[in-house]
Amino acid sequence: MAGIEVTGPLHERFDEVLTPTSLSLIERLHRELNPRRLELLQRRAERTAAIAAGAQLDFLPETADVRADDSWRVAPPAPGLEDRRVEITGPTDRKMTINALNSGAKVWLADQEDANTPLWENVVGGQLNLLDAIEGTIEFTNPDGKHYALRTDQPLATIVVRPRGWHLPEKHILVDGEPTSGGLVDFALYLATSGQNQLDRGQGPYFYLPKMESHLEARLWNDAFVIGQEALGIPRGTIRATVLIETYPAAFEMEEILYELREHSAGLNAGRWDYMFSVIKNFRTRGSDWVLPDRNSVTMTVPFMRAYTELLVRTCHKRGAHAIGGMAAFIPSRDPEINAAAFAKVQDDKTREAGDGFDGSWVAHPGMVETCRDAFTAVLGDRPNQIDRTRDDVQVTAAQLLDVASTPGEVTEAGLRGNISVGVQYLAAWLGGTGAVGINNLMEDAATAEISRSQVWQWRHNGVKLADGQQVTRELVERLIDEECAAIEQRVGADAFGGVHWAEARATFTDLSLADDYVDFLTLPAYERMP
Ligand SMILES: CC(=O)SCCNC(=O)CCNC(=O)[C@H](O)C(C)(C)COP(=O)(O)OP(=O)(O)OC[C@H]1O[C@@H](n2cnc3c(N)ncnc32)[C@H](O)[C@@H]1OP(=O)(O)O
Ligand SMILES: O=CC(=O)O
Ligand SMILES: [Mg+2]
Repeated sequence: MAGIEVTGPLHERFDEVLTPTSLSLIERLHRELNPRRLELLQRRAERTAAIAAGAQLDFLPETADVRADDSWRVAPPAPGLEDRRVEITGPTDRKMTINALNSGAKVWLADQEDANTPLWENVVGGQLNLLDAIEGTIEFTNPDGKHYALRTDQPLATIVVRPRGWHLPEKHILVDGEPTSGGLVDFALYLATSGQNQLDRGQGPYFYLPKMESHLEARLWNDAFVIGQEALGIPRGTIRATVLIETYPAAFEMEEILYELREHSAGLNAGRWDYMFSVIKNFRTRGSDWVLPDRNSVTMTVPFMRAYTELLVRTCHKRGAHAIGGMAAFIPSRDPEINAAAFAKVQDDKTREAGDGFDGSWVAHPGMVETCRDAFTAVLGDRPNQIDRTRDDVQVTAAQLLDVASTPGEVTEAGLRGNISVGVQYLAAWLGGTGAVGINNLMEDAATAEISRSQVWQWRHNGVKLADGQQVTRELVERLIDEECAAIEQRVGADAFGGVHWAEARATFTDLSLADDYVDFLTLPAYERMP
């Protein structure tokens, strides 16, 4: 069918987001950019196949001139983005929107990616919450009677929206009968609904861009920004975007990504969880040198992770851009001992990042805002950032980025069980509409769950030997899935575990971890199971 069609239900107030302006922008973006999006996804598949056949990642010869040219810089920091010493992330449900804005963080990453299930109600409802938040009218009353509203005694966090990655479709909005791009839909809905509002309030439409694999994918976003600004009469250059360097290939194109977006750039972020996932995914069939140990052993100080963050800070500061640190996944606990350990770990993580030259970092929970802020203030003092600290001492080679083999640690049965349990629990939450959950005192989201299921796939595919001598086989994984699901059932109760989401989560996890064909993103088959 020609033209644009909304097939999702039109709930109360959805017409405030699904306006003729936003729909016509989606239609234009789809027609002008979707074919290139699909081509770039195809290029990803070709690169993965080449790596599987023995190719290696490296800095690109064809863009050497961009790296060698010292004359270019990205745009100066935009209003509300000068000081980013602490950023909180989280989904855009009504209560969490208010809590995040009130948290004392400088920035709130309003998430439609890793922390969100792209349920139609979340996609459009999240935009309504952002609209109300920007207009200052957002309120919420919990079923227990607790009332939430925006604070007036301290500045609210600057809103930065993270649209979905290029891989995700939006099946409830069709153009010419085709599903649209989830990322372009999130971008267009926010820009059309709240872009001008943000400018009227002295800020702007700001974005975090996830899961890109090349500078050509950054160019596609830049083109979307140019079209969006032009279509809506918003001054060119007022959109700003921080790119997550969270795929292995993108680590070799950091400078080129900044260059493509330089007019709209707000820096880079070290998206450590998806980065680990991408390392596993890209080299999953390349044998034992590429097998990572248990998830908990892959810390930020192992050589290949260290090389990546050092290069990120150096690259950003060379080009006048913010370098933003990643997520320490520890969240507060009611158990005092676990709680003290969680705070100490977050403090160590943020202290190391601030010392390395990052300009700010992420926390998953309002309780961690102060810890992150203090660690950065200890280095920054009153300065808004340390962009002027060029890390000329840092020289990172491709070999260092690729040095996965010297990661210390073991693959253990506890690690395998943990991956299975977390993967099934996360998928059940996701299918139920919640994209981030606390499990075992850690924040779990799509990125961390991708690591869990990919490790199970890789360990089985490579027949890895566990520390106790057992080999990871299909039979072992099936037995542990049975046992871990029985343990979950005991904890949540047979009635709850009998619900449809648990059965679907178990089936999806089993397929993802045992199928011979590795699935690129767990959210793709999970989205197919969703209305
Ligand atoms: C790899 C990556 O991409 S990281 C970025 C993506 N991931 C995320 O953004 C995850 C963000 N964090 C979260 O979603 C949550 O912290 C969770 C789900 C992990 C834990 O949430 P909860 O189980 O509600 O934790 P807890 O009970 O301790 O929360 C206490 C209060 O803080 C609020 N809160 C917790 N985390 C957040 C947050 N990130 N943003 C806003 N409010 C939050 C809760 O809503 C709750 O509010 P209330 O007291 O008014 O009811
Ligand atoms: O999005 C962040 C990550 O670590 O993944
Ligand atoms: Mg991520």
